[in-house]
Amino acid sequence: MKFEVAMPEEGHSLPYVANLSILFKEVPLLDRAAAARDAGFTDVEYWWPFGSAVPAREDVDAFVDSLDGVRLRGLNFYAGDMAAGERGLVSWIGRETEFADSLVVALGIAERTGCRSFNALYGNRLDGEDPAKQDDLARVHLDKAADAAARIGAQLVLEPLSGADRYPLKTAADAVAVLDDLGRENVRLLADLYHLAVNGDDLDALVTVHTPRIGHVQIADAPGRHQPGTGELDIDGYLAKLQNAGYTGFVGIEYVPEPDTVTSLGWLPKTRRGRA
Ligand SMILES: O=C(O)C(=O)CO
Repeated sequence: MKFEVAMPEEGHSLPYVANLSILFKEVPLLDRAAAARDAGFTDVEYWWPFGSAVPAREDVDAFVDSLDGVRLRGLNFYAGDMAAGERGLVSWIGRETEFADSLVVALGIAERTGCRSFNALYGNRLDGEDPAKQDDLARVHLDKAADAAARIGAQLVLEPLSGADRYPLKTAADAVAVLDDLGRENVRLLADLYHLAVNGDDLDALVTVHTPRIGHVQIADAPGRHQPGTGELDIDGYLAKLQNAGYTGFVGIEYVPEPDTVTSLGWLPKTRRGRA
């Protein structure tokens, strides 16, 4: 007699969140949430959506209003001039006021939207500054932001990045060393599979060693930073491994779409884009 053996289910069931600082750039920032909603997404995230640490009140209102019909799940603190290569103010000696200001603005947005995850980009190494002093400042900033986040039940995430030589967090271990030093339960690792793969990190080791420290995951294929299927990464495979290892959070879709966002989303059935 032959029995059917139940095979473990293929794939994963982690929920997705559309990163609207990189997707739907065909339309202005304030129209992107509506475009994402029309494409079936219910959850969104953004890099800092304003041109400075202290946006005008009307700009914050317009941003919050634009989120009609979707939930804001993640927001980067102000990271400086990203287009010019700046990658965060957490360790930037001399820009402490901007970091503090953006924290206040982000918490105000959290209050109005329910957003409970903030990406604190660490910042590049600075000419003429002692890296140890930058790390000391980062510890002070992260501690302060972690306290503020804890008061509303939110987390901070620390992200290793590729493509930025002067940015010191390149691997999961680099970020986890900062987390260990800080010892704060609500400061966690942002595992962007694209950045980690480009930096040569071992994604299997990421899953086996670091899953309990992960607060957020983002995806893009590598090389290229485009949609899944355009490169060599087994993105679905790693997401399944992360889920099997206990990760239950969101997966941020953070790739440069080719040739355009709607066409690029062919890999993701509409029924998997949103949550009931
Ligand atoms: O700068 C980048 O590439 C990021 O992912 C920022 O969050």
